[in-house]
Amino acid sequence: MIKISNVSHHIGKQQILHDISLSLPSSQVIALIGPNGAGKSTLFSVMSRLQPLQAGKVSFAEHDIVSCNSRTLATTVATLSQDNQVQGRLRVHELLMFGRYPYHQGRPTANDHQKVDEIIERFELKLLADRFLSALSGGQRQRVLIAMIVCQDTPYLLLDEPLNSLDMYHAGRLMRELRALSHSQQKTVVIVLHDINQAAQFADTVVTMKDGRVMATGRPVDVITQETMKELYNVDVTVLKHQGRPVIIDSF
Ligand SMILES: Nc1ncnc2c1ncn2[C@@H]1O[C@H](COP(=O)(O)OP(=O)(O)OP(=O)(O)O)[C@@H](O)[C@H]1O
Repeated sequence: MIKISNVSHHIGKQQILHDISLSLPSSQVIALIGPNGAGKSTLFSVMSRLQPLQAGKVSFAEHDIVSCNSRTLATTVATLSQDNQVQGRLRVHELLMFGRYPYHQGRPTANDHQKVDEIIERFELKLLADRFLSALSGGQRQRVLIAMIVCQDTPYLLLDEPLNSLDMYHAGRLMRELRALSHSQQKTVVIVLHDINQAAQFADTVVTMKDGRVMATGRPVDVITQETMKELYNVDVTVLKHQGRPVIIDSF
């Protein structure tokens, strides 16, 4: 379980997060949705210790992020942030092995190689494995970054807008892979999504945020409603149902 208790955060004089408390269940895909500027990325960066925790408490199972050491945190939580700046003359398989660093500390074992090969297979990256990162398209690069995060093999994954630049095939593949990882390997995947229908189709739980506050938490069918979409985004939508899950259509 991820437990967030009374987390507040400010940048300069601006209060970005207001007293956020959430208990997120394990082995689920949890979609975090909300308008631009709601505080989703800020919450992720505080949770993954990229920004210091100013107030409140965050723990992943028994690991409190303030007191646990960096190696424990790196083998507990992997984060894909929006501004990933991986550069340089690195080949795809080298970057994936870099994801294993918290385990091998610079000396990859047979197990690390096996894990990288497994992820290359799983994420359909065979044809890209020997390519340099600098020679990839935006979507290919995004797929490789996500694969690196999964290579870290942590029980918790925080993915900030991973569907950016992905085409329809790869977006669907990724969401299915994440669901498989959560349900068959007991990973807890928290994922920021702007595509509400992806959240509706694939998430077990949806959390909505606006103006630095959590508005609602629950099953897609309970949270993704006409009223919530109006409240969050000020849009009028029609909500249909497909296989027990909501499907929204923007009706302007
Ligand atoms: N470095 C910064 N300095 C000042 N304000 C910031 C900084 N980073 C973020 N903010 C502000 O914090 C608020 C929350 O931003 P954040 O990036 O967390 O939102 P978000 O929900 O992830 O948005 P988006 O969907 O657009 O990615 C915004 O009002 C933003 O302008």
